Amino acid sequence: MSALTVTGVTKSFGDTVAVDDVTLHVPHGSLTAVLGPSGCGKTTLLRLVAGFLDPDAGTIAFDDRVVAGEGRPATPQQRRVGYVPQEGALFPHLDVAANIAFGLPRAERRSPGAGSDRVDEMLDLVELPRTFRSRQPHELSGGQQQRVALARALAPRPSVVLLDEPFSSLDASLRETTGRAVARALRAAHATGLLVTHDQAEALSLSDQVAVLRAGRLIQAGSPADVYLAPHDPELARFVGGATSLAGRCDRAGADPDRRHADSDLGRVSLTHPAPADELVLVVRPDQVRFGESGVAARVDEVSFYGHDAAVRLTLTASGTPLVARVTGPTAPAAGDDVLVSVYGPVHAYPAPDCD
Ligand SMILES: Nc1ncnc2c1ncn2[C@@H]1O[C@H](COP(=O)(O)OP(=O)(O)OP(=O)(O)O)[C@@H](O)[C@H]1O
Repeated sequence: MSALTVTGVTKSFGDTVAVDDVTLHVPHGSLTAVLGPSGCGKTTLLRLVAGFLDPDAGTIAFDDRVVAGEGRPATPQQRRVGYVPQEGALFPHLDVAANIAFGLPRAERRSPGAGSDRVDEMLDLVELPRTFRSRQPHELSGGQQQRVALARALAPRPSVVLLDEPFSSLDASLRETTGRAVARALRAAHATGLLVTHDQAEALSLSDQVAVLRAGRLIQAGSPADVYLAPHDPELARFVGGATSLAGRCDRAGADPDRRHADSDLGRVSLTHPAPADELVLVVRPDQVRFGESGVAARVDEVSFYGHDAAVRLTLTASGTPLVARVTGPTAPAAGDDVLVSVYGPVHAYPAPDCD
């Protein structure tokens, strides 16, 4: 497989700039999740890489081979991308073996055994029994169908595999197990993959790199831990992992020459980095909010119990500031409780709007 490099790519439809000057590198054999809300340009980016669309500006390269943006673009066939769409990818009149072999070069397909070795290899890769060869698509669950779709995409040894919300039609538990199986298969095949999703948990848990798009622009690309622990801005922090934003102030003249602390409605909190300004926006992750014997008074408004954990929505009594906490299920307080809260660990700080 090839490394994928997108450089300064822009694509507009009329007045809509769907992809806006995006630069992204996907190293050979790694999986990048393209994450963003509906309409942010994810599918357009995927279609540009596949060769279904041509960029208005910028280049796309597979290793050193420029496939779009310089001279004559390579056709989708010449690019040899594997494509896994949302659902309905399989030919309903072909059995599993014929579906998987369909993507193989014609000579290999015609040979006796119809590419059988490769079919078995692909079934092993996506962790489906070889006895599934003769099943019809309608005899498979949705998750199994998506695994066969991946097997079909990988069979011809493509340069890059593109997955467009491949789990979105599956229910929650199937979605998770299928997602993990697909990620394992991609790793085992040393595939270079681009996975489009609007599900942040999916992006963080399955990929090596998360690329966050907003209104066509790449806001941040980094490891899942980087994007979660050092989000580019408060909006991205709220989108990836959830967060409460609150005002903070760093007292330049105070006894804090390193500017590593700020005062807020939640009391004095420590910062991950020196404060970038005096007036700040602090981003507090729900798992950083702790209940205890000391802290700032708050009233519990609502508790959403998920079993292993619970989301607790609170209002700080003195300031009226809303806050969300995430605690292990059995330790959750009840709606209406008066509690004391504090912040655990350092928080990220950003300059407040209109301030230096
Ligand atoms: N063929 C087209 N003609 C006109 N506008 C388009 C076309 N394709 C996409 N767009 C617009 O470009 C923007 C990005 O669309 P795109 O489908 O890439 O977003 P997305 O992030 O994949 O959204 P979703 O998650 O809903 O699939 C949207 O505003 C969309 O309306």
